[in-house]
Amino acid sequence: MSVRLFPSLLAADFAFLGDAIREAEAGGVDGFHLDVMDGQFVPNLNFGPRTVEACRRVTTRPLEAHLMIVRPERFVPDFVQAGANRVIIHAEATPHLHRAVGLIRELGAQAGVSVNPGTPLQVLRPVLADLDLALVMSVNPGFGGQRFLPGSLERVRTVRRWLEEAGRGAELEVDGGITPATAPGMVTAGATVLVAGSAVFGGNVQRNLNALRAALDAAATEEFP
Ligand SMILES: O=C(CO)[C@H](O)[C@H](O)COP(=O)(O)O
Ligand SMILES: [Co+2]
Repeated sequence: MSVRLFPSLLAADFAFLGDAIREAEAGGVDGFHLDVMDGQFVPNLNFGPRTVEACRRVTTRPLEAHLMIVRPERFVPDFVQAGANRVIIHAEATPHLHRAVGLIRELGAQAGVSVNPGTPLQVLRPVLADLDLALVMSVNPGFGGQRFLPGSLERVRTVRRWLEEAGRGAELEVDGGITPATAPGMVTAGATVLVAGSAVFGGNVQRNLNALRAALDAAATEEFP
């Protein structure tokens, strides 16, 4: 199974972030997803670059910063400097999407662009050739623990088709409401990176990761008996 798991630390206990990271690492996760919120682009506030830098000190795994902030280009250098290997910005958050993607790559990080569930996917097309990752949100951003929106499956299929047509090896990520029940459908639709917060850090991390992997393995076996 080639899908990569990037747990979202949004659902971890912030008083013990280092422990949460080490526990997930022991469970074999591929990297960590760090949700940054500004109270404007989304109706919630969360951490900034200093927390990314603190996480960087306790893991060598890739870190991706999911910037749910308006005009993210203002803070891209801070997040790259803090140690984010990949910076994901929202297409809705800046009138200068192309420039912002270029900035991320110039600074030596991977560039990702995310789209909210209500945003036409077409906004991705002009920047698709420059992306390392496209993120299809499967909940409205701002909070963890929400229910996955089933319409996301068709959206993932569409972006997968565009990436194939463009001959791009970019990753296709889904974020929000990913559980053992919803993860297999997303992978079948074409996702290569899964973000899961509450389904990893809500309860026993090893057991949760095993359940996610078991669901993905079972689905893969059904597809290719
Ligand atoms: O970007 C996000 C919210 O805006 C989070 O990454 C996402 O919601 C993960 O949490 P969960 O798996 O609990 O849905
Ligand atoms: Co996120």
